[in-house]
Amino acid sequence: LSQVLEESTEQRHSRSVVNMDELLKVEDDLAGNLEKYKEQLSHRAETIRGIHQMKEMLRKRKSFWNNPFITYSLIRHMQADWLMWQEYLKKPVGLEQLIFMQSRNLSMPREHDFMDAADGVTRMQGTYQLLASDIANGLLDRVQYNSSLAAIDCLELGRDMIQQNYLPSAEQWILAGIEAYDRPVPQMEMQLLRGPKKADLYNILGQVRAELENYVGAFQAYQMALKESPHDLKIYQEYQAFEKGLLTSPEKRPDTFKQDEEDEAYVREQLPNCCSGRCEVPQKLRKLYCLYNRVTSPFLRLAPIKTEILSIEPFVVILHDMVSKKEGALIRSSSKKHLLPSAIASVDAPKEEYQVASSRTSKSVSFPNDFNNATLKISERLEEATGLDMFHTEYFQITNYGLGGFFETHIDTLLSNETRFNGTRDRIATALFYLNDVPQGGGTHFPKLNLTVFPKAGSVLFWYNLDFKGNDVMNTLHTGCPVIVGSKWVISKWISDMGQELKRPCIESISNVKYLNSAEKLLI
Ligand SMILES: O=C(O)CCC(=O)C(=O)O
Ligand SMILES: [Fe+2]
Repeated sequence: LSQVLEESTEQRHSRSVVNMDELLKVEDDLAGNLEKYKEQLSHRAETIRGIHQMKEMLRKRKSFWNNPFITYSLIRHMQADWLMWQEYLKKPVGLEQLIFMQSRNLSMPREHDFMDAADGVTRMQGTYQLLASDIANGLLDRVQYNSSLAAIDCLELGRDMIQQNYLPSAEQWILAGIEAYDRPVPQMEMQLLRGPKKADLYNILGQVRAELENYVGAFQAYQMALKESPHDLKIYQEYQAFEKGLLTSPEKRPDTFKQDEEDEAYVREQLPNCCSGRCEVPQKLRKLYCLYNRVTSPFLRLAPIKTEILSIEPFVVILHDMVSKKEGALIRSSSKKHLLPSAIASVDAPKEEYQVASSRTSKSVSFPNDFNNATLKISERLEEATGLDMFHTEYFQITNYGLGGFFETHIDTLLSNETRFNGTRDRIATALFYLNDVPQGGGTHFPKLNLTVFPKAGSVLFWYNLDFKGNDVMNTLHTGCPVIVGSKWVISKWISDMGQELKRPCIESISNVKYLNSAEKLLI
């Protein structure tokens, strides 16, 4: 697991979608504040409009300048009223609104939030093989949404790609930006003011293509830039420098076209390409079946648990109807205010060494089994369904994923085979509760099994991380695939090896399954 560890645990806006409502509230307040500023300015303009009457009066007075009343009142007026205007002009407009705006600075997304968000989009793009122009037009993995990205959104993604040196992606995003420019949506004045101009996009396209040694393409892009803004000196100079560079370096010929695809490979290599769930399930797994578990607890004779066997070795099952709607809602609502950027543990690290990392983009909170009625109920049900002792488990870890939120491919064990059973607990099994349906993406994928399980509200994905001898099972490698659309809530429950000795004793092989009291009993 390549771990890019991060230092801060401050709010990371794009690492969870649940706190978006708070961000929307801040945006709403800021808009209201600007509205007040506008009102104050209008009020001022209204007051100053009085000057018009003053001028009118002056015009009349000019012809009666020797009238004592006029002389008197002119002197009075000039002595006092202009001082009043000076005072009026000294009074700042918008100071109150500026202070309000500044007071919200801490709640605003920062540069690293933008980078997180851009990473989320590109991760989604790479994993599900989406085209930049499709995303920009609201088409996400075959589903068309009534939303789109503006030219500036695309350009900033392109710039982010340039910074990370993924130039073919950058080119695609800039082209998507040019396309967005032509979309028939009204451009707000602010957008027109801030840019980018279409010529800027073509100019950057020229730079990127030149860097990619696509000189014909670069030439065309610069030409388009000049066509859009013929009097832009900067673009003209850049174009000239580009042309001069072509003439002076003989190896660079306009007809040599080299597409550097290596950069692009990065995005695709990071995550398995079966997150879409459209990969063929191996023959071995296709023969599997569903059954009612009535055996791991006496209570199940009355209320058996629908169990779907996904794989026998390693043992992977889905337990259905494990969390009621009400329990799910209670757990989500009690977690919401306490979520913090999720951390990961490194192998053989002591517990304190959990760190926030870019390989797990979500927010989490941990609750003990007896945190509330819902956690009590689900731990009881998990004990019945798995036959394992819930006293020997870690806290429930409740997680909500963010924009393109994912959990890089990993296994859940904490120790290496050499250091296991030396008095430190490890995770014999994992139960992953899905608290809601996720409209698009967000599956849990097992790359070695070619298996992708999609979240279904109330179901639990359960598997053993350790085999019957206590060694880790590398086939349980799994990925929390990037969410495309939706708010993915899961609860991870890691079950300890220590304390389960009577429930799941060491046996020679799965054929000795009768000695087990845990869920593998179902296989008899
Ligand atoms: O969210 C997922 O699909 C995977 C979560 C996971 O792997 C974990 O919590 O250990
Ligand atoms: Fe995991």
